[in-house]
Amino acid sequence: MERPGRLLLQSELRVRNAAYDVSLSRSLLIWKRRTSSPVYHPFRPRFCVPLFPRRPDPGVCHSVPVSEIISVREEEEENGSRQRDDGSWKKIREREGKDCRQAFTVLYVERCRQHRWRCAEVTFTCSDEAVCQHWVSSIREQLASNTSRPKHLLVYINPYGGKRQGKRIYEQKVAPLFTQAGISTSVIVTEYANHARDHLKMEAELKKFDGVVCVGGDGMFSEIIHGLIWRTQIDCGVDPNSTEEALSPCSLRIGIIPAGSTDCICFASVGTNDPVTSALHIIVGDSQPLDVCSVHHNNMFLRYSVSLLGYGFYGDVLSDSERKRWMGPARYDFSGLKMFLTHHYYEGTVSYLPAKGIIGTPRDATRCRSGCVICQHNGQLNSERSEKYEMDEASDSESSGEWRTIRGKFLAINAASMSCACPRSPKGLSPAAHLADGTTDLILVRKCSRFNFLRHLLRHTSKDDQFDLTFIEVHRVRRFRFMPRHCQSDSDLELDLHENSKRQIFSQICKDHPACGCAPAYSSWNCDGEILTHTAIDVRVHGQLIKLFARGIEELPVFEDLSNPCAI
Ligand SMILES: CCCCCCCCCCCCC/C=C/[C@@H](O)[C@H](COP(=O)(O)O)NC(=O)CCCCCCCCCCCCCCC
Ligand SMILES: Nc1ncnc2c1ncn2[C@@H]1O[C@H](COP(=O)(O)OP(=O)(O)O)[C@@H](O)[C@H]1O
Ligand SMILES: [Ca+2]
Repeated sequence: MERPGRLLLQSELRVRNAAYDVSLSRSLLIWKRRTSSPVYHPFRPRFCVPLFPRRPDPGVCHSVPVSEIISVREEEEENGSRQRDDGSWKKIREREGKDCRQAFTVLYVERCRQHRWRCAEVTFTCSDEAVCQHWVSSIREQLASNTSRPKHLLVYINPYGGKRQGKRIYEQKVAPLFTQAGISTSVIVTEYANHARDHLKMEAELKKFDGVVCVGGDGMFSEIIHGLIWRTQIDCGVDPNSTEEALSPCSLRIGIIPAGSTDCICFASVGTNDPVTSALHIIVGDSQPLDVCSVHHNNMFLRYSVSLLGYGFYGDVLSDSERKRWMGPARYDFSGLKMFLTHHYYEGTVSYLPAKGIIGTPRDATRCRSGCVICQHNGQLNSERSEKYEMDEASDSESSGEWRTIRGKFLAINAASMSCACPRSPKGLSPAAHLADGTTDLILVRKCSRFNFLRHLLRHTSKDDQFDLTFIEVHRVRRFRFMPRHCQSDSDLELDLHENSKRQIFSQICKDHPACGCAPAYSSWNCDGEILTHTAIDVRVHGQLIKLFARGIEELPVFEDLSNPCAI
């Protein structure tokens, strides 16, 4: 609970022609109507921040955390009317009384429905120019003393992702907010796939920036983290391809402006896919650590993943949908339906190291939310573990007996390092997964009937538990391996040659008869929306390797009298 603290400034100012007591402390800006006694609004959450977008209500006490003030703007007087910094004319003087000489406008974060944030503003008028100046400089001083706010950002826009609106979204919705907040930007509109990754790896002068902004989908975000993680390792003298060395965490935060097809990384870390909300989280300098999985094949580095690593169903959906990019985001629904009807299963062996000593399980009712204590606790545990990393590597070996192995036929093998919530599935693939607990949830969907698989899929969109089915297993792990059956041994390989040729003939015949049940031997891995080139993989979680300009999904406000600073 935040209290106003020691007052830095207190004045009587006017808002829309009504007198207000306005006070500023290090933590809060409060404006309380003078003429009537303060009205406690029962539907105002903490800090009286309005729940729904509305114009400031002069009858109610308002307060805004200083950390959520975007900027303060002086209104200039000219010929009896006032002019805004942006040049638009407004007859504030006439409206607010002839004795008003100066005004200033505070832009701040206002919370709306479904975790959306908006930029709201309130204009205060003062009778004395010096008072007005004092207010503006005091608020600016408070904002400047906040060192977590970015001042210079490197922005990458994928003009090709989602509905191809990335450039328009950035220019119309995001850039004006950055300008208002006094953030300078260096913008790169990508010209080809991996442009952003390679620029970050080789060219970008990272010292000049306080963060990187990614305008695009999960695939574009993946490019950014590949560039940033690689560059960080090189700068810190760590071999980025090594399976033995602990990776160095990236210091630059990444902001995601959603402009892709799924945008699950943004949705699962902010609670909504809204460019303005994301821009505001960047401006206020939020920070949310994120786990990253590294994927290797035979000790050769393949890729990183932060959301979904999916073999079988989600791998097949992705491979099929890439050929239908022209359909936009709807390609996933089309390919999803097609792959559901095709109903392929795949044989293989999954081995995993259960996450030990951590709090939380994939079947918990609790969710990863802003300030998550489970992420804090397990994150601490992980950093202690990584200090004695070499010992852990030894205990990671099969000889320690901690590894568990499952052989079988699977419709899907999914590893969700975060909930993977997205508009298609607002609770996600693993609703209780954590953004920064150093683990991933390994979900095994064994071969079952189409009807049962549909039951499982439908539960991603309802309140029912998608894991409460006999053919589903879920384990919280910090490392796992997968080996498709046909890679298992030489004798298997011989058998495989024979079987594969048979299957290839069948798959030719059966391309148009997906219901006949003859399955290909291999699927591919969907790694945050990119196809992996190998099927046999070794995956390990690197706890809190990167940081986002986000704060996790905020709990819905608690209506608590005591937490209302206006009631004090
Ligand atoms: C019957 C309805 C079932 C709905 C089930 C929805 C489950 C959705 C879980 C989505 C998890 C998403 C994980 C994130 C993956 C992204 O990294 C990645 C890349 O994102 P980007 O394009 O922004 O770069 N996106 C994806 O791989 C897309 C996965 C989308 C899967 C959609 C599956 C739809 C299934 C429809 C089945 C229909 C059966 C209907 C039978 C009558
Ligand atoms: N200028 C570009 N032209 C073509 N592809 C690009 C460009 N910039 C990025 N990409 C690639 O586009 C792919 C999809 O990007 P993404 O932003 O995730 O959109 P979507 O969510 O629609 O898949 C990614 O693999 C990324 O590497
Ligand atoms: Ca995690």
